[in-house]
Amino acid sequence: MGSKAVEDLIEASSGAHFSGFHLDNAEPGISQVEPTNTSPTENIKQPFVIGVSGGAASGKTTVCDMIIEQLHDQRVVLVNQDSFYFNLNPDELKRVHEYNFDHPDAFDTEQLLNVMEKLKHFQAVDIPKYDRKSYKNDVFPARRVNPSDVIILEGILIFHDPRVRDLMNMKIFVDTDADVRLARRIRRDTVEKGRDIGTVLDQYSKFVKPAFDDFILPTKKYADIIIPRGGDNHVAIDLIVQHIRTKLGQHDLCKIYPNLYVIHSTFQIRGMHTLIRDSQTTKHDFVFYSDRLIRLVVEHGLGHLPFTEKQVVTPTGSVYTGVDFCKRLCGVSVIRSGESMENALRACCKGIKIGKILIHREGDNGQQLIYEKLPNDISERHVLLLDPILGTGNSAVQAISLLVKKGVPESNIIFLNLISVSLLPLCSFCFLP
Ligand SMILES: Nc1ncnc2c1ncn2[C@@H]1O[C@H](COP(=O)(O)OP(=O)(O)O)[C@@H](O)[C@H]1O
Ligand SMILES: Nc1ccn([C@@H]2O[C@H](COP(=O)(O)O)[C@@H](O)[C@H]2O)c(=O)n1
Ligand SMILES: [Mg+2]
Repeated sequence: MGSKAVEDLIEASSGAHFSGFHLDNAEPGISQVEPTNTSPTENIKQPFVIGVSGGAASGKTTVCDMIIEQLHDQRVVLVNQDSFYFNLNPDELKRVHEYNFDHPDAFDTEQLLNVMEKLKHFQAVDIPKYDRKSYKNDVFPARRVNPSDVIILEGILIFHDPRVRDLMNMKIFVDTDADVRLARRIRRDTVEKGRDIGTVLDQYSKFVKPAFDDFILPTKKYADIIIPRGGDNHVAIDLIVQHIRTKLGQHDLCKIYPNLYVIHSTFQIRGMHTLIRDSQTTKHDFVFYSDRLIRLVVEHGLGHLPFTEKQVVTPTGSVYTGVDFCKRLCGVSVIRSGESMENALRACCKGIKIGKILIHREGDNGQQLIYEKLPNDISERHVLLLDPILGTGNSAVQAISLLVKKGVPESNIIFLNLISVSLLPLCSFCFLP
């Protein structure tokens, strides 16, 4: 694309909203990308791993579900030791009632370690889904588990192998009386799994109880927290969640860069991110939910503008001391994706001026042409720089460098961003540099 075509594009892009601004691109600048020598991802720590053990039917899954629900603004994934049961061979299948599902050798611990290693390094994994009816882990399709901030590993014997224990940042033992566990197991295995009561009781006395005494109970000593009464113990669960939150603290990148702000995630935000990532989502829904997310980012960004104190008189005649919005403000969108954020900004800031920057890579020599159409007095304004997707960061660096060259102080630039590749997977916005 020649420079004429680029000018046409910026002109067309500007549309009606740009009237009154001067085109200031008589001498389009050629900028070099400044090399960065540190990778923020190198500094990110590993996910927080929680182990939840206890006897069969003690309430482990119930406790995990409650923790996950309360940690709603963190990305949490549950890995069940069940997924690592070995498949039974035909001979074992024929005599399934003689098979000990409560012995450590029933589990493929090497595969579990493999999966955990990947998750700890923020790699996605496919985890088998175990079917207790067929005793197989290849009946259902594997579950894709994406990297998460918190990994909960649940199972009767997850404290048995020291290598698995060593992966954990927190170990919880759910301690429920044996008679309660047996009663729950009978109900679960007969009502939910359709097993007959005689078989359930035989399995319990032959394998489940001895394995509890020999392999599970002895691992209770490794637990950091022992929860009596499982899911009924709301105080214990609240304390655990509080501790996890404290340990996780802020987003790791926010600790490294004090001028970066990541919006706290909620189920609403994650739901919308899920929709816009789903290949089945219609164009109409994609636009609707992206607009909602963008609006959130813009509103949060505006909250970081300076303000002045303002007093007003209310209809009842009293004086209310409030604040006044920052007046000298403008938006700048990085063409084209940044333009998708303009409507949200206009909806929040009546009559706001919006400039444009186009970064055009020419050939393979790494040089880029930057075209811009910005308010003449931009150096006196706070700038909301709009670009929803941050890939390599090149466009952001180029756009910010240009604004600084135009006299905008770095501290007056707020970069608003929806999704950052590898770095900020959630709704985010940041001040740069
Ligand atoms: N506090 C509780 N009160 C009553 N029933 C419970 C409670 N906790 C768990 N259950 C039930 O007991 C069974 C086993 O609980 P679950 O959480 O799956 O235990 P585990 O994962 O340790 O096997 C389930 O049917 C569950 O609904
Ligand atoms: N095919 C299988 C596999 C396992 N079990 C029993 O499950 C119990 C552990 O699961 P929890 O959810 O209760 O922790 C364990 O006691 C196994 O005997 C099974 O019955 N059939
Ligand atoms: Mg369970």
